[in-house]
Amino acid sequence: MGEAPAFVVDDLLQNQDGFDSKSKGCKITTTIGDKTYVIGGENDESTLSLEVQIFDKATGNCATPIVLGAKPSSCKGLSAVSLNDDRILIVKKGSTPDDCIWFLEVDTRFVREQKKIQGTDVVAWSRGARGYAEKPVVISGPSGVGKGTLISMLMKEFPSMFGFSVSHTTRAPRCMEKDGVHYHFTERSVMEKELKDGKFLEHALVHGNLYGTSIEAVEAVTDTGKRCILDIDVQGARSVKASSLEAIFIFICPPSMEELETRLRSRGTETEEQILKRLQNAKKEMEQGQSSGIFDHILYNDNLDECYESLKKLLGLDGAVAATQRSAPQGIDLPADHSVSKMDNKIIINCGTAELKKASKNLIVLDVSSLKGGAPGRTRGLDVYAIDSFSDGLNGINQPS
Ligand SMILES: Nc1ncnc2c1ncn2[C@@H]1O[C@H](COP(=O)(O)OP(=O)(O)OP(=O)(O)O)[C@@H](O)[C@H]1O
Ligand SMILES: Nc1nc2c(ncn2[C@@H]2O[C@H](COP(=O)(O)O)[C@@H](O)[C@H]2O)c(=O)[nH]1
Repeated sequence: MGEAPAFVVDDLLQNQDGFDSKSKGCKITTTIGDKTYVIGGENDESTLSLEVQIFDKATGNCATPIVLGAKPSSCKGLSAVSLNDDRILIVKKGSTPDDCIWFLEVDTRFVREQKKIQGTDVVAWSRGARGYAEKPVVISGPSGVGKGTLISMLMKEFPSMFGFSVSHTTRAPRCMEKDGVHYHFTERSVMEKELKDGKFLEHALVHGNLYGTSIEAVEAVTDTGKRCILDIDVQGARSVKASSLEAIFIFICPPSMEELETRLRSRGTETEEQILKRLQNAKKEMEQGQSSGIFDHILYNDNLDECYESLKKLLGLDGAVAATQRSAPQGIDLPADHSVSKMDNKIIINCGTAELKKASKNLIVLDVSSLKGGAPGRTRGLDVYAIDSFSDGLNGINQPS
């Protein structure tokens, strides 16, 4: 904690024009209520890193909060606008189309929860993305029931449609398992540190080892435009259900406990002690899976092919053409030279470049009325279109061209 930088105080004294964001050199300040968020910092002459400080007007103190989520890469400048008093939209100058719109969440549900957990100020970064991603699919069930087998079948038949969320685990790799493909195999102390740093969507102690889904694992799949599949235990499914990630939850049951034991033993990957532990835990998981209200669908994996057909049916894939290609979500192509203002739910980016003037489209509108998701993860649902300020007029903002 320290005193406010001089330029913040200057800005606060001069902030009489009603606009909530001001830029000064390499930093921008945005005031929401009693707090002024100072975003930016210097790297070298041409790029700046996006550090965050909070100036509290009530106490006169300036503090560095805990910053969650992957941080935006350095840029050549930035503009900022506050949205609904709970997040700040940042437009990075001179960035690639998929990396120019970011949100700094300062008072969203996720941030409020994290403030309670951490006992200090917290903010969270979330990258903006156009359009919507299909809901992720969470698959749970006792060890050995066939989750992995069913997921492999789905990924093999629909390779361009589904992507697997690669979990972290502290358990040792099995002989055919590859790091980064089946799991990110990690040390317990490393994973505990990453958990503390807010890098995980969920985690649980399963059969004596730590397992967890990192935010990055889910984003890596959804950024490719594919639908994300999570293979996680019931505790993890409960955490995801309570999170801001909207998903479809499927629980897989074995035909009997005897058959489950047969499958676990015939897989031959666990020691006798581990098999007994997994079977013991399976009883609890079966009870919770069928009665917790977490799961939208329960499937019985007796005959594998029949179960797979049922899985496809509930995902709307019966009769689907396997070769259907998905394209990755489009980015946003913004010129480096622009200024930003706000009109209701629309952010207007004025691109006063000669090129765009020639193309007679010099305003880009970001419609933020249908945002979804957010930290931890991407903020989706940005609608982006260009208009001409001369012929379309500002009324044209309501009419995407
Ligand atoms: N319907 C089925 N009938 C017979 N064997 C099956 C069936 N489904 C899966 N199996 C077999 O059961 C074993 C366990 O399956 P799998 O590894 O997919 O389970 P899992 O639920 O992913 O387990 P874990 O949670 O431990 O990762 C495998 O050897 C697999 O071939
Ligand atoms: N809560 C989570 N559970 C996970 C995750 N990844 C896997 N799992 C579950 O662990 C057990 C055991 O898996 P195994 O590979 O050791 O046999 C199984 O039920 C998985 O569903 C995770 O990220 N989070």
